[in-house]
Amino acid sequence: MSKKISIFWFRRDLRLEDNTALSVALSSGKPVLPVFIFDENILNELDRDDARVAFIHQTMSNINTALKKFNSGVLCMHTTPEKAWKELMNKYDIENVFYNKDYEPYAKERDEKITALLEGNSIDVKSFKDSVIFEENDVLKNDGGAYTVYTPYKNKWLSLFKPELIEEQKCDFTKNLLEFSSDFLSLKDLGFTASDIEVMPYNLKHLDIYADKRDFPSDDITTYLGPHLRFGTVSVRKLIRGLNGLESVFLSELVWREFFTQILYHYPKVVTQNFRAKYDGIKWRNNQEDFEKWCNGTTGYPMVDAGMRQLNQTGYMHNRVRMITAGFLCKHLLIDWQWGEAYFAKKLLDYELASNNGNWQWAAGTGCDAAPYFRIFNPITQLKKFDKDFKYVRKWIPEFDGFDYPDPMVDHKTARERALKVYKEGIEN
Ligand SMILES: Cc1cc2nc3c(=O)[nH]c(=O)nc-3n(C[C@H](O)[C@H](O)[C@H](O)COP(=O)(O)OP(=O)(O)OC[C@H]3O[C@@H](n4cnc5c(N)ncnc54)[C@H](O)[C@@H]3O)c2cc1C
Repeated sequence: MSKKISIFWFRRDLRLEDNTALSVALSSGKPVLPVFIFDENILNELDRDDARVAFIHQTMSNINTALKKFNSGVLCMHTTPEKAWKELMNKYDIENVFYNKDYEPYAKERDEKITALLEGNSIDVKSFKDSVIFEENDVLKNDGGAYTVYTPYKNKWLSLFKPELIEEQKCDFTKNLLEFSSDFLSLKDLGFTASDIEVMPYNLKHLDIYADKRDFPSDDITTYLGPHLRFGTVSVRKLIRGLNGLESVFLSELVWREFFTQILYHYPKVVTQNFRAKYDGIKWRNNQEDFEKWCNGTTGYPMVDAGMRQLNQTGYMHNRVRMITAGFLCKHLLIDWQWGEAYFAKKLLDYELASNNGNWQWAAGTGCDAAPYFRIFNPITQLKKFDKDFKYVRKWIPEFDGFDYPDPMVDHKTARERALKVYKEGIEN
C-alpha cells in the first residue's frame, strides 16, 4: 500500500462550498479522496427514470469536473455502502473518514455499521452537523425532553442562535486533494435513464414579498429550495447568512424543517405509526378507486386536482396545495395518511422523510403539533381564498372550463360529517 489518505464521503451535502466535513477533511493533513456511493439499497427501490437520481448524478458529475482542475475528482461507486467501504479499505491506506450527519433512521443504522467496520480496522471516523443549524439534543425543553410543539421549539431555537453557527466552513482545494483519475459512472451505468422532470434552480428573489404571497400558488414566489436543502446543493448556513435578521417568515419555515428533523430523530416510530396513539383506532376506508382518483387529479375538486397534476407532471406541489390535497385524502376520503405519504415520497423532488411524515401527520391530525382533527379544510373555500381568479387551477386542469371536468367525487358536507364521526369513534374506541 502507498501513502495514507483521508476520505470525504458525500451524502446529503452535494456541494463544494461551505461544507463542514469537507472543510475539516481538507485540513486533516492527509490527501483527501472524495467518494460518492450510489447506494444499491436505495436505488433498487426506485423507478428507472427517477428524476432525483438524474439530479444527483448530474450534480456529482459537475463536482467531479470541478475537481479535475486540481487533478482530482470524485470516486463514484455503485454498490452497497458496506461493499464500497470494504473495497476502499482494500485499495487505500485510509487514516481518517469524514462525513456530515444524516438523521434518517436508515442512514443512522448505515452509519453505525460503517463506523464500526472502519473503526474495527483502525480508521478514525469523524461525523459533523451540517444540514441543520441545531441537531439531535441541541434544542431541548428545560426538563431535558424533546419539544413536540413547534412554537416553543422555535422560541428556544431563536434564543440559542449565535452568529458562529452560520459561519462559512471554507473549503481549500488547492493543496489537499488526492490526485487521481477515474471514469465517472454514467446514468446508464447505474441502470437509469434521463427524466422529463427537472429540479428547478432555487430562487431567493422574492423573499421581500414571501410573507404576503407565499400562500397563493399562482403567484409562484416560493424559493424552490426543497430539493436543494434535501440534497445539500445549498448550505442552510449560507441561506441564513443572507437574511436580514431572524424575524422573517421564511426563517420560520426553515425552523419547521429542523423541528420535523428533530421529531424524527427523537421519535423514529413516526415512520410507521401515528405520533399520537389515540388516533390508532380510526377505521380508514382505504378505497382503492378513490385513491386512484386522488392520485390522478380527477376528484372534481379543482384545488386538489390541480395540485396532484402539478405533482405528477413536475415533481413539485405548492405548500398550500399540499395541505389541501393531504387534508382531502385523509378527511374527505378517509384514506390512511401513510398511503398519501408514500405517494408523495415517490413523486416529490424535495421528498424528505422528516418533513413529509411530519406534514402528513399534521394534515391527518395524528401528528405532534397537528391541526385538530375536527378542522377540515373546505376545498371550495380554499379555492376562493387562494386562487380566486382560477389562474392556478386553469394552468393544471386544461378541461377546467369544459364539460369534461368531473363533478365532485364526494359531497363536502357529507364527507365532513362522515370524517368527524369516524375520527370521533376512532378516538373513543
Ligand atoms: C403533506 C405535505 C408534505 C410535505 N412534504 C415535504 C417533503 O417531503 N419535503 C419537504 O422539504 N417539504 C415538504 N413539505 C413542506 C413544504 O410544502 C415544502 O417544503 C415546500 O412546499 C417546498 O417548496 P419551496 O422550497 O418553494 O418552499 P418555501 O416556501 O420557499 O420554503 C423554503 C424551505 O423551507 C422549508 N419548509 C417550508 N415549509 C415547510 C414545512 N411545512 N415543513 C418543513 N419544512 C418546510 C423547506 O425546506 C423549504 O424548501 C410538505 C408539506 C405538506 C403539507
